Formats: sequence, structure tokens, C-alpha cells
Amino acid sequence: MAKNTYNKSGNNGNSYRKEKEPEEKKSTPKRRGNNRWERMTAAFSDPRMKLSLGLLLLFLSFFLSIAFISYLFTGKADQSMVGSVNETPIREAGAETENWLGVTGAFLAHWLIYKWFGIAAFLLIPILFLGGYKIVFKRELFPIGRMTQFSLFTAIWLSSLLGYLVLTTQQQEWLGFLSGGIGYELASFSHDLLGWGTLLLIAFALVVFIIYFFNVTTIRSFNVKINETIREIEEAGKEEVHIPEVPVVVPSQWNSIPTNNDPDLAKFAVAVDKVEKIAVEKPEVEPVGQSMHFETNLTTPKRDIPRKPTTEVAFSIEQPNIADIPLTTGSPIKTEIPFKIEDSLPITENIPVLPFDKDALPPDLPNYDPTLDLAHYQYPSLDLLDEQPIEKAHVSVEELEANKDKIVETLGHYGIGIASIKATIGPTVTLYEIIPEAGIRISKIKSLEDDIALSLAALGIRIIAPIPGKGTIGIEVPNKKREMVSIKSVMLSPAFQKSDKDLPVVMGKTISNEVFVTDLSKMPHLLMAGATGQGKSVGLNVVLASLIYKKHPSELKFVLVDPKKVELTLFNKIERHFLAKLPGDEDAIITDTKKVVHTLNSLCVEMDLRYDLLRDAECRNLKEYNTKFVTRRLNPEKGHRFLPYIVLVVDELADLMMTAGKEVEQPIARLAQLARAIGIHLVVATQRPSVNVITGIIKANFPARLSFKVTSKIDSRTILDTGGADQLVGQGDMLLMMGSEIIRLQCPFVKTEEVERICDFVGGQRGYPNAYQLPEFEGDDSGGKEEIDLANRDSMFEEAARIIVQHQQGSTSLLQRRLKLGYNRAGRLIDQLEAAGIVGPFEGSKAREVLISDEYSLEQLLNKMNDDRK
Ligand SMILES: Nc1ncnc2c1ncn2[C@@H]1O[C@H](COP(=O)(O)OP(=O)(O)OP(=O)(O)O)[C@@H](O)[C@H]1O
Repeated sequence: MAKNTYNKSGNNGNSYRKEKEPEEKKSTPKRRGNNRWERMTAAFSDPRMKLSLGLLLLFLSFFLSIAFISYLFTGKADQSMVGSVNETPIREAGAETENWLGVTGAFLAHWLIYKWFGIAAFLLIPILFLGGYKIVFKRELFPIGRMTQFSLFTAIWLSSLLGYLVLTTQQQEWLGFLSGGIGYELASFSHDLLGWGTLLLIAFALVVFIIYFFNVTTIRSFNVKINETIREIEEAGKEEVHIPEVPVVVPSQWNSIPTNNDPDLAKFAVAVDKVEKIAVEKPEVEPVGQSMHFETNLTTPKRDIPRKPTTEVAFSIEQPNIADIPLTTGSPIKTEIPFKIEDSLPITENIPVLPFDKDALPPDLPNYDPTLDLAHYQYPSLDLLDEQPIEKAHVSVEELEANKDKIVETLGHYGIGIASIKATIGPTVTLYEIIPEAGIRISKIKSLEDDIALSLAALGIRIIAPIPGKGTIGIEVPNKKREMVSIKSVMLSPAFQKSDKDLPVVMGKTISNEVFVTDLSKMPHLLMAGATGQGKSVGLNVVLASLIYKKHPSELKFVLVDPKKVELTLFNKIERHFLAKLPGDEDAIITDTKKVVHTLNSLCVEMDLRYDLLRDAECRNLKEYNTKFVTRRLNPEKGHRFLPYIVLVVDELADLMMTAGKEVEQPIARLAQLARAIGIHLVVATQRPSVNVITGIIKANFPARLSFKVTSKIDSRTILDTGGADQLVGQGDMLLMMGSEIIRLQCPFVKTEEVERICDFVGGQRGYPNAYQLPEFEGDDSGGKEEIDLANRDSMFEEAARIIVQHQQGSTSLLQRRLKLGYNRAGRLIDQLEAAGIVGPFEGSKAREVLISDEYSLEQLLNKMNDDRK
């Protein structure tokens, strides 16, 4: 890895050295000769002089080229003239000379070729040309130093070789120009000493020159050099894009996204558009949260070099520390990459660094099918339910007329005139809708409710004044002979059969004999009340049966709480299909109050886990999340899983509230408040709808409330915020309040044997190996905490501390997920963190308070702990 160095002297070099003291500062006296030398160098540094010198060298190179070429043809003829040039007047000599460049051309060629280097003298020409070109055009066509070395060696070496040729052929007169005088003399001298060994010497000289010239150190690298040279030539048409050392800051929040094969390998991409991808192997990486550096060269064909910074560079980084980075969905990291192509391109603006989507799973995978684990599961059929004799509610014309007359008469006693009256016969009651004469106040009619009931001599008169959305006044009068609404009859209805609701529940029949199907996921929780024997247990069975009929075991789990210990035991049989329980518990149906508290808190933990998953997946609710999971857009290796709905059924809240009070109230309220989005729904029943059971906080979080007959108006108000439930006629006659609307319904009847048959049918099929496991909940009742020895800290203590502080959330489940730990170890870690003062004490279902606010303070604390241990 190249490191940026700097030069204290302030120049741009990469080396650091002391600058020499300026000569002037030395106190030695100046000599006169120095002045002349300075004037000369000053004259040569004059740009005009430089240009003239450069042109002179270029001129000489052309001059010699012509003179030398001419010499090859005229050299012989001019030889005698050159030999007698001192004795012959210059004009005469000029007239005799045949060289194209006159006496000077002939003279220079004769000396340089014939006398000195032979034809190797031609190698002087490129030296002169390159020197002149460099001075004139301020550009180097070829490294002039290397060219000079090459030319001088070759001139001597070639003339020696040719000299040896001339010598051994004894053709000096004819061939002497090939070797020149120097070559011939060297060859003669060597021949006298070595004989034909001269050739070996010449060959050896060539090898030594190559070694030095190409910087060869071994024979293998010699080959490599040649290959490199070949490659250099091949790459001559390419230009190099250099991306200098770039700091890429990995925020502490960002995730490592380990690969399947190599958990230590994290990948990042630098998007610069187009060009090609390049992988950088193992650049140095500093710890996460700080910066890492990489440097790379992009080689790309010249024509593809973008004028704008449009390159994509992908590089992989080995990060030994990255396995412990908390996994979160990372947003792109931005960094600045100065991007240069030989000064010709502008430096780029911000180039985003994007994480590779490793979340993306192979696109050709089919959708995930949650039902495949129990692919042969058979939904229960309606044949399991009893055929009920069709006993329609029978209200005779006489009964209708008599009731009508009584209503008109009773109201008449109180001065209320009736404009019109009509009757609708329901399964349990008949609704008389009346339109009073003009000027009658509705509140007056409502206040006469009891008097009218007395006059009609029947129980269960309910006055609805006015009927919402109709503007009429309703008087519900129980039928003398009521209709039994069988569960089979309502389940057979298209409203239930064709329902596409997420959690469809058939609630019963309305006053106008319509089957009423509701969606529990929309309710999203249901509070049920009713005096004993009025149909609550039947109602709960109807809810459970509806869901079992419509959902696959992979989509729905029940948590059943039955303090009465008898009502829900039938559902034990479907434990491995539809029930959820705490790990290690034998019974799936919870009857013990202490276990109820644990289970409720465990559901709160499950809720928190689910919220984390939804947040990671950037989904707003369970449906979106599951859709994303099914379509393979969530990676199971990151903890994502298909999330079934969980329906918590509590039969008899009153018992629990009496024995556990707040311990039960808090988690129920918390679940009711928050659990709707993550698919946990509550159905809570009580026979005592008093304010100490249905507390304000519980009531406020259950917008959907259902009441069977209750014993008093006060109870009715407690559950429904209005009277009316006390006027019901029992046996499944009920009022359902959803928001501000109250509907009277007849709950369907399901016998215990029918429920048993359904459970036998489901339970008789192959199920999951176990009930659905709820997360373990760490209660504060698990006996006194053992003394925590911080000297023997868990090996993951520091990582756990960092995660907790980074997220500012002291939760065991967070550690479980981030560190992939079992509950017990994560729990121990939390205890140690508490002992170390990093998190606060246990706070029920809420996450513990984090006492360290930032990572810096944490590191200080950790360092201190490490020092103490030493
Ligand atoms: N929907 C219904 N249709 C007809 N009869 C019903 C209906 N619901 C309940 N009954 C009758 O009322 C009886 C008592 O019902 P259920 O056991 O559901 O009452 P409960 O409210 O659960 O009482 P407890 O609180 O004592 O358990 C049933 O045995 C049945 O005869």
C-alpha cells in the first residue's frame, strides 16, 4: 500500500531530505574564473540560446544523415581529397568533392565513419535528433539517456564486431568503412590477445550490456521482463486511470453482510458509472467506524475513457473485524474519490460507495411456500359439524300484531304518537322500527324503555333510539320461540366460505338474519364479557373454530390461557399444529398464573423481535413483511423468517387480574397497544366485567368489545360504555361494539363434541415436531441472582457492550440476534453488562435502560476494566 509522504522542504517530491545550504551563504571568497563560468551558464540558460542550440542539434542530425548516406556512395571517391585537404586550397578541394554536402560533409563522414565508428556512426544521428527535439519542443520522444547509452554501446560493439570481420577477411581497403578505425583497432588488439576468442568476448560484452540495460537480475526475471515489454507494447493503446488512495468510511451502523462462503469477506462497490469492474485484493482495513483505504489502477481501452467520471469499480475487502458489526440494512455510504486520467479529466464530485446487495437472492428461486412443511395438511371439513334441524325463528302474525298494538298503546299512554311501524324478525329478537309523529323527542322514548318492557311483559327489550343511519326508533322484542344458529349453518354461508379476510371469524347472525363475518386482524383485539352461562365459552370456541377452519397451521398459532383449566383443554390435541408455548413447558395450554405472566411477557419479547425484523425489512406490517419473505426478498440467514399470526386467547381475565394484577395488566395492555402491526392479536374473555378487571388501560386498548348478557347496567357500561347488555336474553345473544357502532348478534352454537371432532381431525394429521416456540422470558422471580464475577467476563462481553451502546437498547433479544447467541448466554451477558454498569436493572417486558450514552465513554470503561483485570 502506497503511503502518502510529505517533504518538509516544501517541494513536491516524495522524499524527505534536508535542503542544502545555499552556496552564496558560504563565506569563501569568489574567484574571477567563477564569474566567467557563471556568465556562460547564464547565457546558455537564455531561452533563445536554448532554442538555437536545439535547432542546431536537429540541423546536425539532418546534415549528418545526408552526409553519411552520401558517403556510402561517394566515400571512396572523396578519400584522396580528404587525405590532402590540408594541402589543397579549399575551393579546389570543394570542386573535387563528390559528397552531396561538400567538403564538410565528406570530411565529417570520413572521420566519423571511416576513421572512428564505421557504419555504427549512424547511431549518432538519433542522439542528436532526440536531444534537439527535446530542447526545441520541450518533449521527450524517447528517453534520451537510455538512447545515448544504447547508441554508444552499440556503436563500439558493432564496430568491433565488424572490425573483426574486416580483419579476418583481409578486406580492409574495401570494407574498412564498416568497422571504422576504432572498431578495426579494437578487434586487432583483441585478436592478438585472444585469437578467435575475440568473438566470445564480443558476445560476452553484449550479454553484460543487456543485463545492465534491462536491469536483469535473474534469468527468469529476464523472461518476465521480456514478457512485460511485450505486454507494454500491447498495452500501448491503453491509458491508465489511476484512483489514488481513497478513504472509505464505514459508519458503525453499517453492516458487514458476510458472504455465504466467507464470513470475513465484505464487499463494497464504488459506483463511477461504466468502464469495467476491477477487484482489489486485500487492501488494508482499519477498524469499522473508522476509515479504510484502498488504491487501485483501472486500465481501460483509450476509447472507453469517459470524459465524465463514469466508471464502476468493485472491490472486495478482507475485514477481520467485520463479523461483529451489527447487521442493519445499510444505506449507501458516500465518499469522495479524486479521479484523474493523466490530468486530462476533471476531478470527480462525490462518488457514492454502495454496498453490494447480498441480500438479493438468486432471482430464479420460486416463491417461498410456508405450507410446504405440512404440504399434505387437510383443512377440516364441515362434515365434522352436526347437522342442526332447521328451526327457523317462528313469530306468528298474532304475536307480531299483539306486540305492535302493545307498543302503540304503551307509547300512547305517554303521549307519543306513531306515524308508522314495521317489524323485522331476527333469530332471537324481532325489531320493531317506529317512526314517531313529528315533534316527539327521542330522549323521551328512550326514558320509557322500562315502562314499555313492562307493558310488553317480556325480557330483553332494547330500545335503539335512533337506529344509526336510519332515523327510525328500534324496539327489539325477544321472540317467544328463538332460533338456534348452528356453527355449520353460518360456516356454510358464502360470507364465510368466500371470505378473503386475513383472520376471518364468523360472529353470528344479525337481526336481519345475515351472517356476520369479521376480520380479527382488523379488530385487532377482542374483549369479551358476559355473565356465567351466557355463552362466552361457546363464543371463544366459535372464534377458534373459525380460524382453524380457514388457516393453515403455518399461518396461525394460538397461545391459550385457561385459568379455569377446563374450557380449552380440548385444543391440546392440536399442539403441534396450531399452538405456541414457552420453551421447556410441557403443556401448551397455560393454566398457572405465574406461567401466564411469563407467557405474556414472552409474547412481548416476540413482539419486539418481530418489530426489529419488520424494521430491518423496512415493512410496516406483518402482511408486507411476509409478502417480502415469500417473494425471497428477505434473507433467512439474517434472521428473517415467515411470521405466522399469533392469537392469544385468555379465558377468564378476572382470575388473572385477581391473582397477578399489574403483572398481567401491563403486558396485556402493551400487547394490545402495539402488537397489531406484527400479527399478534388478543381475544380476552371475562365473566366479571368490573372496573378492576376491565381497567381503563385495558379497555382503552380494546376497541372491539363483545358482551353477552351481563347482570347489571353498570357491567354493561363497563364493557360497552352503554347499557343494553343487561337486557340481552342469554344463550349467545350478544352485542358487538366496534368503534362507535353496536350490533346485536346471535352467536352461533358449537357443541363440545364438535370442537373435539375438529381437534381430533387436525391433531390426527402429521404436525410439526413441536409446538411453535415462544422466546424465553427472563423473569425476576428466577431466584436470587448469583454474584457476578466481572473478572471472568464472557468472551463476547465487549462486543455485546458495543452493540447495546450503539443501539441504546438494553435488550437480551438484541444480543441474541446480533451475536447469534442462545437465550441463556445472551441473558448472562446482560447480567454482566448490568454488573459493569452498562445497562440498568431488569424492567419487566421493557428493554433495560442503557447507562452509557456513547461509544467513547464505553471504550474508556472497557479499557479501565481491562486495566483492572491486569
Ligand atoms: N350461541 C348459543 N346458542 C345457543 N345456546 C347457547 C349459545 N351459547 C351458549 N348457549 C347455551 O348456554 C350454555 C352456557 O354457555 P357457555 O358455557 O358458553 O357459557 P359461559 O358464559 O362460558 O359460562 P361460564 O362462564 O360459566 O363458563 C351452553 O351450554 C348452551 O346451552
